[in-house]
Amino acid sequence: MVDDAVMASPAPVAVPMADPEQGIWQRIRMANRNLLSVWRERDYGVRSLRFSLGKQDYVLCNSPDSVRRVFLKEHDNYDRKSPQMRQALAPLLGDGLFVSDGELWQERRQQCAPALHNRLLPSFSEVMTSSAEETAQHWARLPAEQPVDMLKEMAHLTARIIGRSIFGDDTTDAEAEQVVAGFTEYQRHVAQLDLASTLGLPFLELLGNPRRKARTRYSAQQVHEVIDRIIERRAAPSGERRFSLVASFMEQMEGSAAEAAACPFARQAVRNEAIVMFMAGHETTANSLAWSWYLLDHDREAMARLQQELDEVLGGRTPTFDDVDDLPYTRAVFEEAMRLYPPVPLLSRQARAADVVQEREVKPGTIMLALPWLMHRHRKLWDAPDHFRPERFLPGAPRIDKFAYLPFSVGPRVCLGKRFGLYEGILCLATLAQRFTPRVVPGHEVSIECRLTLRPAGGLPMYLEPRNLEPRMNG
Ligand code: HEM
Repeated sequence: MVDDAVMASPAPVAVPMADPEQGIWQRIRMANRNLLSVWRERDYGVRSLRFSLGKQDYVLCNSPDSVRRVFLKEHDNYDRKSPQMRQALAPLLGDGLFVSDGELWQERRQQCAPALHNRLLPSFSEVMTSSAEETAQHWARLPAEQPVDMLKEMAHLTARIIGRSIFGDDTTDAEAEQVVAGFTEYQRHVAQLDLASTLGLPFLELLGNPRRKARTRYSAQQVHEVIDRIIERRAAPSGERRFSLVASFMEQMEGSAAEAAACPFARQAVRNEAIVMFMAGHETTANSLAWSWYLLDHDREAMARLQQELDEVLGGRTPTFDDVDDLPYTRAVFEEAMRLYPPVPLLSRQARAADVVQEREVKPGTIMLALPWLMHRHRKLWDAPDHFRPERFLPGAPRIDKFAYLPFSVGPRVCLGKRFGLYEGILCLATLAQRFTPRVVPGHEVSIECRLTLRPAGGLPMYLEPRNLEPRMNG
């Protein structure tokens, strides 16, 4: 049962809901604007849903059992992303891990995994906290009456973190900016890469537009150019350098940086994976952080509890990797924000061969969908599904089914940066919430934009209330 105090505090952004009377085509048209608005109240309680658009069959897996089958047990049959997703991302990522499948995917996954190994997290954590400190110092210099766009602030912060982690010290600020700009442009030109595209709707037609195609290619080139330059520089003998993801890929792929740089094939593969990491690891964390700030402003008791934990554990000093285990409430806030607003709200796979899911046949070529958005608010799987309740993620709370909570997906294609993203979220929240209490600008109405990722539409204007802290020295 849900207690009254919790019921009094629903997550405030209204869930867009379709009218049960609307037909499938009407709802598809709405999906082009916002895919979340296509679901009816009853879809939040079903185990699965089947539909066809033209000749394409779809199965929505909306129960832990079916997610387990498609994403884990029968993974080999469902390891392919949807064709629309692959086509849209190929000019930028080439055959990178995110869009590859079969043997190539396995090989790339093995080559990339060591670069994000858990033993490297302490060193990445330093990049995370020093970057968050820079944001805190920037905020401290702003006039109190000047609101910031929290979504942009978090995007700058996570771009800085992932950029420094991928390229290490070899990157100049100008180069990092060129990557961010090229990447942003690319996303803009393939703007049709929204969730409706993943369903194979008018997207292919738009992708055929030659001007758009040329612009897309140009922005991909901008990104490729910088990364090739960094890779070549990396191969030249020079002084001591920090660890970076790029250096690690190069070693995995060819044994030595110089050999990798000399081989165009290996260099291209390294470049593709560097872009995958940037794309996969930048906006996801930024959006989750923005939603966390929003929810903390909505539930001020939760904000007070978070800040109490930070004051007790850190007492004003910058957090470190070792502090994360002592910050269970901070972690719970971030995890609950990803439940309510999963940064990747839709996962799609294509069946290679026939199968049976929930006692019904699946034909080869069927697109299998799992929507963290629906699963995370499933009426039969969660208590108070639309409410912000970090307590569900605290140690001692009832166990959460890993096939019902999917912010990082699940199975062999689970997010490779899962621990990186989680630590990044916790350490950035901890660093910044110690020093500031962000408040949504009064009167601003927050709504949801659902494209490839889920974010507050049009940004998130917030005032930054500084806290009065007597910082202790680090260490
Ligand atoms: C809160 C942060 C993050 C969230 C919620 C998230 C979520 C996800 C999800 C849902 C997928 C699976 C997509 C699919 O199957 O269609 C994925 C894949 C991936 N993510 Fe993340 N991610 C986050 C951060 C990161 C970071 C920081 C990195 C890298 C440093 C990263 C690297 C990757 C890679 C390489 C893949 C592709 C894995 C594969 O296909 O084998 N992610 N992520």
